[in-house]
Amino acid sequence: MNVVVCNELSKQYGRSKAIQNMTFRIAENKITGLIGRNGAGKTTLLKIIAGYLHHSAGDIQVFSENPFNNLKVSANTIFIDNEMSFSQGLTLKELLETAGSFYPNWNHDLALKLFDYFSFNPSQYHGNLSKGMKSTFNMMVGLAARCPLTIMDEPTSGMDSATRKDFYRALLKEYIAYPRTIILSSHLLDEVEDLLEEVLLIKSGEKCLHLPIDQLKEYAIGVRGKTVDVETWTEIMEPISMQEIGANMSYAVIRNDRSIKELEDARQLGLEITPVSAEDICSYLTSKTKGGIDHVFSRG
Ligand SMILES: Nc1ncnc2c1ncn2[C@@H]1O[C@H](COP(=O)(O)OP(=O)(O)OP(=O)(O)O)[C@@H](O)[C@H]1O
Repeated sequence: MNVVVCNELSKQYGRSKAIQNMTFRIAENKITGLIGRNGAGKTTLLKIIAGYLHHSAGDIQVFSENPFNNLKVSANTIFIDNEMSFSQGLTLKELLETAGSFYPNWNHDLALKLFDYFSFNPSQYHGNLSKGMKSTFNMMVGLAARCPLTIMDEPTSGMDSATRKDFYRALLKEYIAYPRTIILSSHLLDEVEDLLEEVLLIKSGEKCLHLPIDQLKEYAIGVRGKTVDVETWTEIMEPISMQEIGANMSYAVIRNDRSIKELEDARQLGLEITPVSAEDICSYLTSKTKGGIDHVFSRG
């Protein structure tokens, strides 16, 4: 079953297009990474899915219904981000005690164990937590809520590296024990790729690709060698990226769809063929120019 189905989904803020004609499906009980650069439209898309924002055009169904202000969607969804607001008059302990009335699958035992593990002070207030501690508390609520659709927008924002690792481990253990549909946005694919089953990559509000993580890892290859040879060999291939890496040396990234014979020809020319990490593929695919930041420093 698909939990999220989008067809030609678009969202404008005034004249500015934040989401453009996005068509994709997210199946039940998968962990999907929503990856994109700053301003790509991740938060906007997640808020539309959660029913917080109305879309401008196209169609979206979450649990087979239009999510905007929809009771079925809100009862089955939790949206975790660093702007999550909690009742200001309640202490952290009281917040956890009342959370069960909002989330039918709330696991209080898990919430308390995480609360102790991360050494929260029961009498502190959410508004007084540091940025990283707020994120940690929010993700604790997100995990203990065990909502069928769990949306996390940059959940590790502000967390130190040890806490981030603990969080990813806790997320994986929870997901294995109680599978649910998780959509997680991040700039840092490297950090989350071991968790993900699928990646939805967006650039300037448009879908760049939506692939199982294993296919993404095989999506492209790098070609390194003398500039003239790299340019000649990749001439008809529409490289995803092309960069100078030294005097008369270049590095190109191309789709991994060449025949064994073509790759052998490249090696005969003295070109080196290398794998490209999933993180780098996403970075090249969402770059504004084929040369990346080098373009700014190029002459002419
Ligand atoms: N309330 C708003 N009014 C007008 N424009 C907005 C609003 N919210 C977002 N935008 C614009 O929509 C685009 C997408 O923003 P969004 O916050 O969804 O991106 P993002 O991928 O989450 O970015 P980041 O990774 O930096 O958090 C940006 O150009 C942003 O300036």
